[in-house]
Amino acid sequence: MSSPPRTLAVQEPYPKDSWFYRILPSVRHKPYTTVDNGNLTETWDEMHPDPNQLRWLPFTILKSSEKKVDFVTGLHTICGAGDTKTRNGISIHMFTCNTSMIDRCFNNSDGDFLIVPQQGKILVTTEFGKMMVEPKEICVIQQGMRFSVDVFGDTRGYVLEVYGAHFELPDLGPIGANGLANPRDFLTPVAWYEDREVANGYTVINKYQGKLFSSQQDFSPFNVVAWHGNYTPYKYHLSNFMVMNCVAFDHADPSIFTVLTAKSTRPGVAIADFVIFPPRWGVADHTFRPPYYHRNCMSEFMGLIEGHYEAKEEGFQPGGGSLHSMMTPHGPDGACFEKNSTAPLKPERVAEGTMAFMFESSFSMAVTKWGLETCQKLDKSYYKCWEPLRKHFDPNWRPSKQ
Ligand SMILES: O=C(O)Cc1cc(O)ccc1O
Ligand SMILES: [Fe+2]
Repeated sequence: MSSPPRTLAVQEPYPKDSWFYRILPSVRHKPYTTVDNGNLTETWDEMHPDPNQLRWLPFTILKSSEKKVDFVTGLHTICGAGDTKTRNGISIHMFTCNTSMIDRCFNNSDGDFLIVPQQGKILVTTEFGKMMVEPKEICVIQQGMRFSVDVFGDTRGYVLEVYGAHFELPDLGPIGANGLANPRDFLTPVAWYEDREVANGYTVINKYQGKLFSSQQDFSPFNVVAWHGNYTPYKYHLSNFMVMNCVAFDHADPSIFTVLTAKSTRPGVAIADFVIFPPRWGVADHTFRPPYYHRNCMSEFMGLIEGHYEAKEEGFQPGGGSLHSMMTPHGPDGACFEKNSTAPLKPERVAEGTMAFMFESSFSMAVTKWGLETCQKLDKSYYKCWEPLRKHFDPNWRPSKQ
């Protein structure tokens, strides 16, 4: 990684571009041919829409003795909306893999990947250099950038793909200059190259209009000797997030925890926000501190890197996921409600040893056949976690004198 860190990719205004000084141009390759898409899809009408609260148990990582799976063959689309051709949309994928990409790289012509490793670190070799990305770090590989992923065992993570926009830091508004994710903590690789001829053929996999294509060339694409520019991959450690929250009463919307946002053309409405729920202090008085019960105009996909999410201590597990769709009611489970309705409101550490996150989108997302059926991880009893909720309304209740 570069030292001192460079921060160009995440904060520089448009235009964004980079210049490569490379040993051979990328254009010297055999024609692209179609390859199997596996469980990667951009077809949003495979299934009937389902507005229910959905929750998935941890997604299976196949053992390499059963089947060798690398980052690309291990991509499974769970949900999404929009269109790569008209350049407006989002996909959410799980990746589960057990094998490094050997003489194979990937590039996404459709959009940007925000990659959230959950189990196992990944070594991402890009045309710009190398990045080791561990759980609780994230990296962004932008449209068109070639990369290859090495793994070190059973590996799992989440991918937020956006087409038509790039991720950027959210506007800080009245927060001012410092806070949330700070530009200095985004790290960009330094140039790394190999001048390697590959007699048996090097495979470049290209995702184009939602479909995978393969082309052969006889040299490594990681042949960039030097580069400059502001269109780069980058990584960020979530422990650097400067958490802001309510310090008096009431519950701040989770947008206060936005790490990165991909803005749409509608002011204030994101294609997708990447939001985290890091360890922090809970200090709000006269307040039910866990998330409120709500319906809202966004689709909320949540994942868990480690630990327990405060609104659901049980059931929502690391490596699993949940989707609360547009206007679908959701909130803390019965156990969380009971515990936090009576707990004394002293300052308390929240989410210690935990890192949950949300991909929140203004798109109404379709769930794929893989997500609803093939993965076999859908928790059909999820709705039961709210069944213990009882009414507590007492028209004679008065606040105690303070
Ligand atoms: O649904 C969720 O658990 C995410 C969430 C958290 C929160 O603190 C407030 C609103 C919200 O959607
Ligand atoms: Fe929510």
